[in-house]
Amino acid sequence: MVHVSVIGCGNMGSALVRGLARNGTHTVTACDVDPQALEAVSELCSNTTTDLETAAEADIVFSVVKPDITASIVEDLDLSAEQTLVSIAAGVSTDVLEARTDATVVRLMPNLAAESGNMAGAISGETIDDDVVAVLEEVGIVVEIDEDQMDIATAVNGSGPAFVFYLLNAVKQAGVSSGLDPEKAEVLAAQTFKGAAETVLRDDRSTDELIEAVCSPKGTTIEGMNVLRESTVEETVEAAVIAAEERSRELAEEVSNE
Ligand SMILES: NC(=O)C1=CN([C@@H]2O[C@H](COP(=O)(O)OP(=O)(O)OC[C@H]3O[C@@H](n4cnc5c(N)ncnc54)[C@H](OP(=O)(O)O)[C@@H]3O)[C@@H](O)[C@H]2O)C=CC1
Ligand SMILES: O=C(O)[C@@H]1CCC=N1
Repeated sequence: MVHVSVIGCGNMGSALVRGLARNGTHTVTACDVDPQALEAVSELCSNTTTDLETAAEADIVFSVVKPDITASIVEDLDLSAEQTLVSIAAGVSTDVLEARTDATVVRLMPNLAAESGNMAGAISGETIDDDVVAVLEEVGIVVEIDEDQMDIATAVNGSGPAFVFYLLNAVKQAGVSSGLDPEKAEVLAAQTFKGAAETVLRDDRSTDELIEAVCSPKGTTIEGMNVLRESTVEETVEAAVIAAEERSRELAEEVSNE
């Protein structure tokens, strides 16, 4: 059992706390300045606190606050070399963090699916302790990357859920427009995205081969695929991912200039 603290229990921090509570393997201290945010997770963790000093007592300290306040909070934590700081802030570099803490620094770009144990997480760090990986694997899949790839990972898997929600809603709305009940359309669309993602993770075939497997000769899917292939959807999705990546880079510059 590892003692973990989560500082900042907003959207991302609370998803992490909820994900860790599913197995209940670890002692989790939730810390936030907002009593309502703590109230929302109080039954899912070992203890809650508004006090940074209490949160600093954990073996692994997750900093899940906004990028612009991450550096000052990390400094205030005053962690020791025996501890690990996992920073989730988009755009806040290891150099900025290491200048403010004695702890081992790991950067993590998680996503909201940590809540259900389905996080896609990208991590980077010179020393990534087995305990850190074990804790993260309780809430999803972790992929190690170089720190200079963090901005694109932020766009792909950090921001990614928002892009998927948007696309999923477009499929749902098309179903609703053609007469499906909204709730049923949502279930059908969401389960389809979930099932398709599961297939990609489990199947050795490429996505092109999988598309071909759905397209029966002279069937329905090929008609839809023709529309997609003649459109600029692929370019638009790429532009969305690149815009998020560029913003992550800008955040890094803003933070390092502070
Ligand atoms: N949302 C997401 O899907 C993802 C977010 N991230 C990263 O996670 C971080 C948090 O984002 P998100 O959860 O969306 O933001 P939120 O604003 O939802 O959550 C941040 C929380 O931290 C609290 N907080 C502020 N100051 C302190 C403090 N001094 N001590 C303790 N808690 C504090 C805030 O309280 P108050 O509101 O009262 O200020 C708030 O409850 C960001 O760095 C972001 O880049 C990474 C991947 C995905
Ligand atoms: O939008 C953001 O800045 C954060 C980082 C990745 C997801 N949410």
